[in-house]
Amino acid sequence: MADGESGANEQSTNDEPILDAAPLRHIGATQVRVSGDAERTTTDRALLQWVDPRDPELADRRRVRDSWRVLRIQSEFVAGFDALSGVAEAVTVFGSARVAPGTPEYQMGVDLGRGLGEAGFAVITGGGPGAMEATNKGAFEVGAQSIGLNIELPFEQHINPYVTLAINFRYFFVRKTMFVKYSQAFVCLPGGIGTLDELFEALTLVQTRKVLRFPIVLVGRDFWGPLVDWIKNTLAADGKISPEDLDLLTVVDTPEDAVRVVCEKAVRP
Ligand SMILES: C/C(=C\CNc1ncnc2c1ncn2[C@@H]1O[C@H](COP(=O)(O)O)[C@@H](O)[C@H]1O)CO
Repeated sequence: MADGESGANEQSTNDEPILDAAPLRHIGATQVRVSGDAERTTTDRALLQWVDPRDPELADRRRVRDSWRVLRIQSEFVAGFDALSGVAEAVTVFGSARVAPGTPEYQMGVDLGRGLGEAGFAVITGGGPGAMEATNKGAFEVGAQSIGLNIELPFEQHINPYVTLAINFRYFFVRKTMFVKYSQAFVCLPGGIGTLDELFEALTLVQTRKVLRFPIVLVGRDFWGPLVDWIKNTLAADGKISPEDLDLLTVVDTPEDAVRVVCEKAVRP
């Protein structure tokens, strides 16, 4: 269940002082655990771990543990729904955890967060460093709601200091539900495996019409162009997707253009 905790979030991956860091509402089944262990297990890993059912002791443990694990999963959904139910209009932004402050890509995230905040959207990110931090920073600086949906990982990590509502998830699949359920659009900044996973999950949901009228915007034509070309020249040309599926993605050059596309295409009251 959700357990609340208030206090200033003082950790920064950025050298700049946080002069007026927002009070952090920290909700979730787990707090981010800062551990000295380079490798520790996670709840997700325990769930997905293969256990040999032919070993009588392990088989019993597997059956009982996995059945009861459902309650923990359920509690994580409840905590997420509870914490996010008040979010009005929001945009989820994905992007690399590895972007350094002071770089043009970091600034792109700040500008995007600012622009979305100024357009009246709350901003949701993964709550981590890099592009996530940059986007939360931009939203935070213009007084917009700045949400971070953090994930338990096997290595040390922090929620970035620009998040005003943080929720910690154990399970990737629960967290992914929240990204979609509470936003009107997705914007992807350049990123790696995590960003691609989030992008393609969103595309699948829109393509299969599980989610309706949900713009997906890719910022950075140089970065995303080759992927979009491959989708067009290989997936569409080979009949693996329909020609109209290409319209599910909008590629833009700047954060300003991304905000404009979101404002034009997202469903707003
Ligand atoms: C790798 C480092 C920190 C990882 N911390 C993360 N915290 C929260 N969310 C994360 C983290 N890493 C990945 N994500 C999610 O995936 C996307 C970014 O992944 P990518 O592979 O970097 O593209 C992002 O949108 C998050 O939702 C410290 O270096």
